[in-house]
Amino acid sequence: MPVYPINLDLSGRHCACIGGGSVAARKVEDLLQAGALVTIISPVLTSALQQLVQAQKIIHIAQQYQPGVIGAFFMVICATNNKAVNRAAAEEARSKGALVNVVDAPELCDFTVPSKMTRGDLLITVSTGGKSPALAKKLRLELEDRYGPEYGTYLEWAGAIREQMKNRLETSKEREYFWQQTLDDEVLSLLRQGRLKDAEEKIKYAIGSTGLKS
Ligand SMILES: C[C@@]1(CC(=O)O)C2=NC(=C\c3[nH]c(c(CCC(=O)O)c3CC(=O)O)Cc3[nH]c(c(CC(=O)O)c3CCC(=O)O)/C=C3\N/C(=C\2)[C@@H](CCC(=O)O)[C@]3(C)CC(=O)O)/[C@H]1CCC(=O)O
Ligand SMILES: NC(=O)c1ccc[n+]([C@@H]2O[C@H](COP(=O)([O-])OP(=O)(O)OC[C@H]3O[C@@H](n4cnc5c(N)ncnc54)[C@H](O)[C@@H]3O)[C@@H](O)[C@H]2O)c1
Repeated sequence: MPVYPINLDLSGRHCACIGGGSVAARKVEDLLQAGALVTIISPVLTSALQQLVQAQKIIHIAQQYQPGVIGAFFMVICATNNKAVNRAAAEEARSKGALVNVVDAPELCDFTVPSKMTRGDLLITVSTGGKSPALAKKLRLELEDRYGPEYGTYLEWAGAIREQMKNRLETSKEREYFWQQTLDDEVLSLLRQGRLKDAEEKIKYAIGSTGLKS
């Protein structure tokens, strides 16, 4: 079944994770990065998760999953090492309206988690439809080599300039021409070499010459 890819803003959303092992720790780290308020239900936690509890970054309900323990959550990740428990928790969570991920049963997931890399606001994700998470990881490592920190820097600049250019250039043709001038490999290559001033000059030149055309 083809899936619908989205980027969820989880800030202020209550999310739960059932189980506190290494897979749970990876998922919880990403939930926190997306601004979620995380509750974890598990008798035992990894040391990384224990540290998050001590730092009051997550809430810990120190018990095994039991029917009725899942409250109203926007999202629930079932990540114990017990298939029957994951299945029961998933069923309860879904019946209470949560989006559900089950780490050992792709067929029971409302959503799966892709492999990801970021460069500032640039986010590149890889999914294999659950067929090979190891391949997703391999591709992610290749992408990390291919797309360096210069893309984050470029994006910062592009975001700021784009706002300016929306006001300065009236037609979409002019804006299109401008981005053809600036979004080129030369600027990215200058940024990669750490030649920020030269890259800035090139962009300033493009802004100036595009402005003259308007
Ligand atoms: C991408 C990543 C994101 C993340 O978890 O953050 C992620 N798995 C990662 C790694 C990884 N997972 C596994 C291995 C061992 C090698 C292998 O088995 O292939 C490795 C590699 C490693 O650890 O080196 C084992 C595994 N994974 C699943 C099962 C159950 C099953 O298949 O039935 C089993 C068998 C467990 C067992 O045998 O007991 C299921 C899922 N794993 C997914 C995501 C979803 C599908 C994503 C997609 O479409 O590809 C899905 C469906 C559900 C979900 O978890 O959302 C993360 C990469 C992080 C990175 O980039 O480094
Ligand atoms: N989706 C993925 O990316 C992925 C990757 C590797 C493994 N897996 C699967 O995920 C499962 C979990 O892997 P792990 O390495 O985190 O396991 P783990 O053994 O490190 O941790 C299991 C956790 O579940 C908790 N737990 C056990 N029974 C529970 C219960 N009844 N209620 C609440 N918590 C309970 C334990 O206390 C422990 O914290 C594995 O069984 C494997 O099938 C998924």
